[in-house]
Amino acid sequence: MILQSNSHFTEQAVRLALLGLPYILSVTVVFLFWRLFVLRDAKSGRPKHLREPPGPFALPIIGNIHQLGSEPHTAFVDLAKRFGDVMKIRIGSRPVIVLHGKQAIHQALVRQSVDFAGRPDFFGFRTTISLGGGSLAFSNYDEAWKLHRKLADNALRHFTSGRQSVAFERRVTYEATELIKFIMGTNESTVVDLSQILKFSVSNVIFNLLFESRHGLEDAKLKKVVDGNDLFIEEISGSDIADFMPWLSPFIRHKMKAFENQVKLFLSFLEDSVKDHIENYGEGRESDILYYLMTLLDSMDSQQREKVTDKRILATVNDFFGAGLETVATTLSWVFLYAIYYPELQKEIQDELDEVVGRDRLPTLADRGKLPLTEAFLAEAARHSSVVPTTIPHMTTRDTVLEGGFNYFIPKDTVVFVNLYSLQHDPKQWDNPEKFNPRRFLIEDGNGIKLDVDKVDSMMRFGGGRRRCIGSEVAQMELFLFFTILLHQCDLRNVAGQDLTLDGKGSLLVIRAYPYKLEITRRS
Ligand code: HEM
Repeated sequence: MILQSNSHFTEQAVRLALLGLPYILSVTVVFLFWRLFVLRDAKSGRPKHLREPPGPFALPIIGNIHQLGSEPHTAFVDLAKRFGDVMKIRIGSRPVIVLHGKQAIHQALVRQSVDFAGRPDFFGFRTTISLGGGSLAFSNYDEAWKLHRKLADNALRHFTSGRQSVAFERRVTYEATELIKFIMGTNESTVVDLSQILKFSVSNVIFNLLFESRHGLEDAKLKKVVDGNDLFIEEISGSDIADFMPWLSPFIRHKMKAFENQVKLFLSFLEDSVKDHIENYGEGRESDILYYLMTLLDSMDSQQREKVTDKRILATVNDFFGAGLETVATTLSWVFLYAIYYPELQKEIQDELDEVVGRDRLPTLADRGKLPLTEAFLAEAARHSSVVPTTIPHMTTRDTVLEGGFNYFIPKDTVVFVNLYSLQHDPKQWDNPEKFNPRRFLIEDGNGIKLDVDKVDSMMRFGGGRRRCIGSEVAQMELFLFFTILLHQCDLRNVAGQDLTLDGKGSLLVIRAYPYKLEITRRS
């Protein structure tokens, strides 16, 4: 009986438990849902009617790191196929929004520029700012940054437009011809890996712009800048893992210290160059960017002057080398690789140059607009290689809603990755995007074939909005002059037996071509 009643009780209990199970489960689910979403909403401040961007399930501790692989820009594209052009992932414990495609990127960077104009407080950025006294590229969006950016914009525009642009053009042309002399010596033909030497030439262009001086292409000082910059780029492009897993900091302190020392060394070297140069400054001098900036500072009222310390001027020097050396030299490296990979296109470009420029003078910036295939080739090389695959990471400056049909809530201080590669290889925008085809940038109008400038702009290779690359005009002048002068003066050829690949290797900040050699022969 007892047994019976016991079994009855057990049966009853089981039945009750089974009947109650869905109830208990529902209550648990509702509770968890409340904990996970409603409570988090309260924390993030997301209004109930707004969604947050979708994204893949994130593992504890590492988040989605395991899904990013060695080429995050392509891994992001694969994830975006499942989750859409605005996606939320987690790197370690930190939420990151990743933007893909023209519509989302243009909406954030250009239309809602201020909301997305911040920079995260990453360790590498913080270190550069604190040791360098500021940074255009890495400082967050605030009043001092705005003033600094205005000054630097002003200075660069001064030297790349009007009468001053002629002097700048002369300097770049000189560097391009010195490069040819240096490589060729008295030979008619030579075999060379251009990647490193291009950095010396481009470095000289920046030296010239900032200090109105240049160095021999084997000069130890120049080598110091290029080597220092290489290490800096290496460190800064491998975003520090402690930015996303702060608890790891104590374990990688030695690595952080090494980076600090590297930045210190590089900055102290630049500081010496700046000091030497500034000693010769005379009131009102404007012959290079440093003097021009000093003259601008002199004309400021005390309130403005307080925001822009002398250290910020040094930071500008660092910014120009950091952002303008690797990008231009690596793009040129790609451009010459495409030229030997597609010899028939190289020949067509040389024919175009010979027809428009002739053989009695060198190409000049005034020839731009008359050389559609040459310019289309440069544009396609930039698109196909995606040299700078993502912008420098952004951060939201306030709680915002990404408009333009997306309607996603993104809280203040959220890190945002902008995947330019996705835009430049988007099959919706580019027919057969993996094919190298410069003619995609040509259009025919009543007056013949010309460059489709809107299409060139649509690849947003310099970003957009408040944080758009400040050196885009300098870069385009350099790329045009180095490329056209080299092809006008020389034939470039692949070296017998060398297998070329158009695959790149790199990080989020820069994609480099695999090392290659080319054979250069003087043209008659
Ligand atoms: C082919 C050459 C170049 C490419 C593809 C390139 C591309 C870019 C991109 C994508 C950004 C990030 C924009 C963003 O974060 O949204 C950027 C920022 C920047 N670039 Fe360039 N760049 C080039 C050359 C140069 C040159 C020659 C200079 C200087 C002389 C320069 C100076 C800067 C600076 C200072 C920033 C930071 C701007 C800011 O945060 O406000 N860049 N560049």
